[in-house]
Amino acid sequence: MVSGESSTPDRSGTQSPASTDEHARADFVVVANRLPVDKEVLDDGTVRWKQSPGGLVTALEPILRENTGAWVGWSGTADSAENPEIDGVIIRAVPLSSQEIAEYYEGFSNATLWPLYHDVIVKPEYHREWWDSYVEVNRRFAEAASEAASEGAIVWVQDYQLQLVPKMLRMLRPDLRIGFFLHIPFPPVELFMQLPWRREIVEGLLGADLIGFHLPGGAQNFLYLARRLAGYSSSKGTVGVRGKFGVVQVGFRTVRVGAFPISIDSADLDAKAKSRTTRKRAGDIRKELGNPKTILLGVDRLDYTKGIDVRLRALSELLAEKRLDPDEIAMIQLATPSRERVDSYKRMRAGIEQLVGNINGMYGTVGHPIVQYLHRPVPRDELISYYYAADVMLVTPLRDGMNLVAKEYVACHSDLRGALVLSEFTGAAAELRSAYIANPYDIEGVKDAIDAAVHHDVDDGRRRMRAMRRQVMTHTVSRWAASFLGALQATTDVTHSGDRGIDIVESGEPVNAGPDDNPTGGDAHEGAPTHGDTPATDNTPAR
Ligand SMILES: Nc1ncnc2c1ncn2[C@@H]1O[C@H](COP(=O)(O)OP(=O)(O)O)[C@@H](O)[C@H]1O
Ligand SMILES: O=P(O)(O)OC[C@H]1O[C@H](O[C@H]2O[C@H](CO)[C@@H](O)[C@H](O)[C@H]2O)[C@H](O)[C@@H](O)[C@@H]1O
Repeated sequence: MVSGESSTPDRSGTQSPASTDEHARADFVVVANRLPVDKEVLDDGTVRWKQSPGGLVTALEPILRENTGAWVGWSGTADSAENPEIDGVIIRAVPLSSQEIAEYYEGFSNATLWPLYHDVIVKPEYHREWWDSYVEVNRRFAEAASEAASEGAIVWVQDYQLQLVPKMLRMLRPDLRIGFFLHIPFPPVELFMQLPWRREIVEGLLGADLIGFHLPGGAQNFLYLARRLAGYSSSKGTVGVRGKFGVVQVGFRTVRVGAFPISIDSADLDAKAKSRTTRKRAGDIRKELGNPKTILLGVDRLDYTKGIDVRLRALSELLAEKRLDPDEIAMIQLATPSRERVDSYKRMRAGIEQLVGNINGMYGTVGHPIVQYLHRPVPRDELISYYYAADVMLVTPLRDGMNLVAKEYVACHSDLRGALVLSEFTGAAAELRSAYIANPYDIEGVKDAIDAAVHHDVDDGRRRMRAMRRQVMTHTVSRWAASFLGALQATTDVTHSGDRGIDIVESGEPVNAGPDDNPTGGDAHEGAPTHGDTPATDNTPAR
């Protein structure tokens, strides 16, 4: 997708990629906080753009290419307005100043909304100047989207950083069909009500034609707020998954509200995990660890929502109680640095590193620490080898919108080996019900789940993994995108009578769930308890 290194000198003397035509218009526009490419400035000043490894990019790339597609977003660095050339995709960078990064991104997005939407695990901070910056940056994203979109185009706005964009964009361009998807949980009503700008956020989202959440519970929380807080008439029945949408009547417009659980490029991971190179590297990883009987693995952005401390505490107690033998286990914790200038992230990092030190000090020996901790991202192929090598995957967030790591682990185990310990407060838990599900606030429960996963019966383990694979291998990220965009295209409204519609490409074929896969059953989302994203009933605010 990305043209790679390129070399048009810019005015500052560095090498920058050729810009795309700034007047070009697209039929399909993605608006996300981040661009689908990361900017790298090499030592010699050369600028290089690399495609981001994220699932969103993978899912949307075929649709962007098949149609005239554009992506509006921030490059990740301050004051960067370059629009790197990407074959077939128009890039519209929204530059952010250092102050906006501090106030809109680190401040309102990640120190106000992120903790508020994740159960107030840390205290959200409410500052008027952060809100002002959020409004201003959302306005610039809306203007950039408006400039990128052709008459009647489809625009898909992503995530909590841009909740005001749908309304702002609709005011600029009533001809557009606008979708919005929230990648993090939508909070219970009682928590959302803390937000001084709660009504503006609800109104901002209602500018969309379709609003998507991972789980039905999030959709129902929103429908309740649209009715009780903003005074619109909204549906009161339960919302389904990828269907049975809720509706909010906003003047003459009908806004649909639905649940679309995101997934991964399952076939790609499945194939890579089966490769000889992966399997050889996985064997080497086990040897490097001293051939432990059981490898436990954690893979996360270093975020307080992920419950890395929870699994470390559980591990420590299991070792103290001799339920785990230090000679038989090794744990790897891969932690990608994230939002490092936000205070709560700094504090959390120090706490986790202390826990790792304590466990290794108490139970490790020279040359054999119990926990191997890497504070950096690892290359994708290496990550897949870790997934394949791991006997037990530890996913213990206190709250998580979905958690793709859990699905990635399952996709890497066509051998039906391995066990997944999964927090019930992840979106993934509603689909992967054959995991060892645990409440991360109940340390004894987490310990029991880890103990059961480490000592599981082989046949029971295969049965669990087979059921989870049936879910993950058939519900891919391209299916997620296609189901959302299909529902968005199906929204009917007089304002859209002349629009063109786009071709929705679903890439990849469904793959077999496992060697002795059977065609029926499997872990399913429909009808599953919604756990964290508890649905609101008619008169009862959620939780
Ligand atoms: N240390 C790491 N090295 C490489 N990739 C990582 C690392 N930690 C997480 N990732 C990747 O980042 C993504 C995380 O997605 P997810 O679990 O949904 O959580 P979030 O989006 O909140 O970080 C996954 O695709 C995972 O493979
Ligand atoms: O852009 P950053 O500030 O570096 O943060 C990375 C992304 O984190 C969040 O991910 C969420 O989306 C995942 C996919 O839907 C989901 O599985 C996970 O549970 C969420 O936490 C965030 O929502 C993104 O906007 C960030 O880019």
